[in-house]
Amino acid sequence: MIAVENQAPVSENAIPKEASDGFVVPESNAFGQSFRDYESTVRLSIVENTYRLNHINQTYDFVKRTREEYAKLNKVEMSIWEAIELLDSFVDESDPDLEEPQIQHLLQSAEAIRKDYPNEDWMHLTALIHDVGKVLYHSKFGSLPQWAVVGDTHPVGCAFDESICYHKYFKENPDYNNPAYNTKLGVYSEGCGLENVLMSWGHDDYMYMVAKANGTTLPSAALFTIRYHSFYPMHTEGAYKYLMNEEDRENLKWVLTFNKYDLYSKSNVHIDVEKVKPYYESLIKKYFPEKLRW
Ligand SMILES: O[C@H]1[C@H](O)[C@@H](O)[C@H](O)[C@@H](O)[C@H]1O
Ligand SMILES: [Fe+2]
Ligand SMILES: [Fe+2]
Repeated sequence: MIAVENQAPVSENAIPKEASDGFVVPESNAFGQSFRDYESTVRLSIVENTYRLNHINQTYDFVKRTREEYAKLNKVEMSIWEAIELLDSFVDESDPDLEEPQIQHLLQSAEAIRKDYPNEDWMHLTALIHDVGKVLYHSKFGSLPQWAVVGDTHPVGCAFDESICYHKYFKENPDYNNPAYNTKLGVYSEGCGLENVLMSWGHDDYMYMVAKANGTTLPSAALFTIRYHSFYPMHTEGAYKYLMNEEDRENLKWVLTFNKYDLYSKSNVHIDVEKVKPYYESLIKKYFPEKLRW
């Protein structure tokens, strides 16, 4: 049986729903509200404003330019753990369910998946590093604003799907009225594969690029998970399926498995960083070089 234990506290009268794989989905988050409630989260104003800026500014051109710039990997050299430590005071302004430093979120999701899949060390490491791309906000990485670092992701260069949260703000994005970019397929073709789709810029694609270019030995399921874990419109809402190919559909199941640990492990109960550090350092050593180019 697979069940997550160190999850957010569940309210008194919550009745946990058990999925077919035995995973118990908590009814409420650390604020006692339902998860991913973009209409009434206690963090509403900060979350909505981050998405407003994201939707207005993430144009096809912005993404293309920014991605090319970061693909150079010429910003800094450091180890994975050093990057993780840079997140010890970073709070994600797009998250309706968490107000803790991101280093805690990394360890919480890794520890939760480790409990249920004790022998799959690559899954522990995937969880540990999935959000490390949020270092993009840091001065050493160019101080990107949060709207270019965090939040759910979506394709650019084609119509913005209605299922994207705070969709109304896309009306202020120049691409919204550009006939080259505002049709169902836009610049893409049916079944072209996500690999050929430009996604709104943020921590997912960046961490994927860093891991791949630095020669990680993590399996492709891990790389796909890192790259698309914020693509909720696709993995949770079922949008943009027509851009996917066979390989994407095969990989989707890993993202869905991972997603439960990413979302439902969010809690205000902190993990002792120094206590778990030796284990995670051993995994980093197994799958990554000592220093990476970022
Ligand atoms: O607010 C969160 C957060 O930024 C996560 O890191 C991202 O993966 C999610 O998709 C998003 O909803
Ligand atoms: Fe993320
Ligand atoms: Fe996450």
